[in-house]
Amino acid sequence: MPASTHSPDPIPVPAALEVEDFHGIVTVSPQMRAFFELMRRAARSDASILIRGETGTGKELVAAAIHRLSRRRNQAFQAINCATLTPELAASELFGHVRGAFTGAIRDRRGVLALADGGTVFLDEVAELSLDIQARMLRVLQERTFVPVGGTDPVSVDLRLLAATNKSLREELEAGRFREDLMYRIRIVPLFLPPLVERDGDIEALTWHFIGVFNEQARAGDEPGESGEPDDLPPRRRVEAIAPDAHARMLAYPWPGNVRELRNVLEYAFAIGEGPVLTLDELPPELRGEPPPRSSRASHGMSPEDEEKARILEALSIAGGLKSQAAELLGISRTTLWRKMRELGL
Ligand SMILES: Nc1ncnc2c1ncn2[C@@H]1O[C@H](COP(=O)(O)OP(=O)(O)OP(=O)(O)O)[C@@H](O)[C@H]1O
Repeated sequence: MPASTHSPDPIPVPAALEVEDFHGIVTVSPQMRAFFELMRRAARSDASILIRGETGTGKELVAAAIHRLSRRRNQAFQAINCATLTPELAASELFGHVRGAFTGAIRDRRGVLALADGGTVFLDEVAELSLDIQARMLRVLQERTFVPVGGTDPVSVDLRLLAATNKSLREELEAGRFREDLMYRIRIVPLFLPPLVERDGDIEALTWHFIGVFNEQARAGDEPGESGEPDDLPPRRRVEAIAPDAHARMLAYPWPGNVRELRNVLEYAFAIGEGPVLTLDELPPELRGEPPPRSSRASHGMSPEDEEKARILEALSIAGGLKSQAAELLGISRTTLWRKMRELGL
C-alpha cells in the first residue's frame, strides 16, 4: 500500500496525467503496452482475432481499435452482440432476409454481413451463438458466402472477423455448446486482455483519468447552454482530491467488473457526493470493506442462483425497471444483464 494512504491529507488530482490513450484505451501498464504491440501487429493481417477477457476489460474498444488499425479502416465496421439475440433474430440480423421469409418480412433486408462487405464484423459474446448459427458462420468463413433467411442464392462477401468472449471457448466446446471447427477458425490470433487488477498502475491511472473525464463533463455541463436553459441549478460536482482511506480502498479492491466497474463507481461518487474531496462513504459497500449484499443473503441460506436473482430484481426495482440503469447498478453491461435474466428465467 502506498505511503500516501497514511497521510491524513487528501491526495490531489494530478495536474497532468501521463497516460497512453490508444484509440480510447487508456493505460500506463506494461501489460497493456505489450497487448497493444500484439494488437497492432495482428491488426495488419486479415486473420480472425478472438479477444478474450473478463467483462468490462474493454474488448469492444479493442475490436474497434483493431478495425481502425487495419487496411479495412475506411470500410464498414459492424458490431453485433450475440447474447441479446434469439437464434431466429441472430440469423436475420447476420444474414439478412428476403421478402416473405417470415411474417412481417415485407421487404428484403440486408444483414450485418452484407453491410460489412469489404470491412470488419465484430461478434461480441460469440460463445452465445446457437449451434445452428455457428454452422452457418463456419460456412461464411470457409466459403465467403451466405444465404439470406428465406433466400436461395448465395451472396459473396469479403470480411474480416473479430470476435470476443468472456468465457473459455474450450469449456464451451467440452460442454457441447461450441463447435471446435469454428473455434479454430475464429481464433487464428487469440488476444487476451488482462483483468484490471493485473495491469500495474492502471487502477490509479484510470481513477485519475475518469475523475478528469467527469470533471470535464461537469464543467461543460455548467456552461450556459445555447438553448438558454435556466441557470439556477447548483453547479455540478468537481473532484479535486481523494481522501486517503478511499484512495487506499480503491487500490486494494479486486475490481471484478474491471474498467467498467471502476468508471461506474466514480460516476456514482460524482453523482451522490458533495464537495471537492471524494470520500470513503461515497464508495459502494463492497469497496468500503462491508460485506456485499450477496454474502449477507447467502448466510440466509439462499442458493447462489436465487441470490443472483434477488440482486438483479433488487437492481431492477431501484432502477424502476430500466435495464440499462439496473446493469449500471450491478456493474455489468446491459447485455450481460440481459443474458443473466434469460439464464435465470427472469
Ligand atoms: N482502458 C480503458 N480506458 C478507458 N476506458 C475504458 C478502458 N477499458 C474499458 N473502458 C470503458 O469501460 C467500459 C466497458 O468497456 P467495453 O464495453 O469495451 O468492455 P467489454 O470487455 O467489451 O465488456 P463486456 O464483456 O461486458 O461486453 C466502456 O465504457 C469503455 O469505454
